Amino acid sequence: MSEGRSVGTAALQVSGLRVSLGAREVLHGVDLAFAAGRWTGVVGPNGAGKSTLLKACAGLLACEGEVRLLGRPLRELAGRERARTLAWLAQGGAGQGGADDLTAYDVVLLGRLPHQDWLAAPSARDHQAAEEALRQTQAWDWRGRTLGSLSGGERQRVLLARLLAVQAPVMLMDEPLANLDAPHQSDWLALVRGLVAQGRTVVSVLHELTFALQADDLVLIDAGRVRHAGLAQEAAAHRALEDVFQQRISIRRVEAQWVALPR
Ligand SMILES: Nc1ncnc2c1ncn2[C@@H]1O[C@H](COP(=O)(O)OP(=O)(O)OP(=O)(O)O)[C@@H](O)[C@H]1O
Repeated sequence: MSEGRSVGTAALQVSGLRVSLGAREVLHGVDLAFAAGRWTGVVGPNGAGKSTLLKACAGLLACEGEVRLLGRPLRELAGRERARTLAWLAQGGAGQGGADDLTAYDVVLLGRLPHQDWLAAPSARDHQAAEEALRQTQAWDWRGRTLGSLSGGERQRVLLARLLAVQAPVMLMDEPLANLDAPHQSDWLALVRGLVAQGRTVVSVLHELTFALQADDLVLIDAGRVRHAGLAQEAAAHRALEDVFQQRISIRRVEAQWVALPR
């Protein structure tokens, strides 16, 4: 993880990224590189531009500047190749309106579309990937239920399973812990560590600072700019976090891990 510098092993690199929404510029020239095979937590106050950054990295927003995915300009990648390479979990399951009547299983199978030929039926491998993903998020038992009938946390776990089913090398997750109970938040942490151990790149927007502090790298966004980018364990990252949150939090070491405490 680095700000500005070009990194040979960057899974995702953004340069001079500017995004305007409505009449406002929301990101003001962001330079970042997300290193391959690492987990980066993206944190910052409400409205700072975190979701906007992730959406721009996923190619979902018009922007100025450049986004490179595994070294190639994102805009040059064909849709299917991009969708196989980069998987995306939207904040709050946004954009799933049309999926409420689909079963959880079919929602997860949609994650396999980038791997399927046009109009071809899902292969045995697609079914296997969907089942594995549903089991990984403990959502297999609801495979026959419609997405619309699930609770907020159950739905989140199905949508997370869909992201996993893509089996993409780069995964962007916007508030993946939203609605998850404490045990499933811990499961998510173990899942991400497992993905990174397999060489995947995970970038997640998190409001749960104690979880973000467990990441390899931390990016702190404030008012549309990068305030800090570096190792999550470093004192400089902790001081920057406390500053941006106006000393309303304190970062402490508790039982061999960093935690953010309110003050
Ligand atoms: N469609 C839009 N039109 C105008 N402004 C928008 C639009 N969407 C988002 N914004 C504004 O852009 C800014 C950045 O929004 P963004 O969702 O990226 O913030 P965030 O850091 O993810 O916030 P949160 O932590 O609250 O989810 C906010 O001030 C938001 O109000």
